[in-house]
Amino acid sequence: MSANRYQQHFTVSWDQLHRDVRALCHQLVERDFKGIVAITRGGLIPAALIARELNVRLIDTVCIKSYEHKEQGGLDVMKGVDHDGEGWLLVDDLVDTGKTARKVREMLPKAHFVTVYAKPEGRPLVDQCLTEVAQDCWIQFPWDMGIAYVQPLVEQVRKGDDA
Ligand SMILES: O=P(O)(O)OC[C@H]1O[C@H](OP(=O)(O)OP(=O)(O)O)[C@H](O)[C@@H]1O
Ligand SMILES: O=c1[nH]c(=O)c2nc[nH]c2[nH]1
Ligand SMILES: [Mg+2]
Repeated sequence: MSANRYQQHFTVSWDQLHRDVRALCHQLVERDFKGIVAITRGGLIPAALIARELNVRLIDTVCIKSYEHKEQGGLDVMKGVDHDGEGWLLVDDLVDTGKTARKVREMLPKAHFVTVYAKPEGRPLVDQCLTEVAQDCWIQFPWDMGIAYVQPLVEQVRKGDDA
């Protein structure tokens, strides 16, 4: 699917991500999990933060790729797990079209599946999420960004006047 279906951006800072994951953990703290399965790569950092909050030490991965930046391609599953997910917490950063989630759900049908962010098409595939955003919104994660110089406003405006 093409990148131009995204009309808006939702930028998430490290602080925001940490606060959001902790808020998600408040909804999970009463449950007991055997371990966590992180869906790489996006699920790795949320999974590490959740593991710390819930005091979980056993962490496995499902390694799967769907996107090349904003372009969605075919699903490439590089590693699965040898159980059906019963008693396990399954974690990804987000669910968008739900293509990745659908595949991983087939692999671990009994896991409790959470994402930090969700878009409407994918939302029914996860058991819990923290924040829902519009389908046409691209979520910019902190690991995909860097700090860059920004021109003073007056210079940006003068340049606009010259044009
Ligand atoms: O609901 P979908 O439309 O399937 O999209 C969601 C998936 O896309 C991203 O992974 P990506 O394939 O970009 O790999 P990454 O986690 O390694 O960045 C994201 O981390 C989810 O796993
Ligand atoms: O960084 C990302 N932001 C998104 O909104 C998204 N949707 C699918 N894959 C994604 N990756
Ligand atoms: Mg991913």
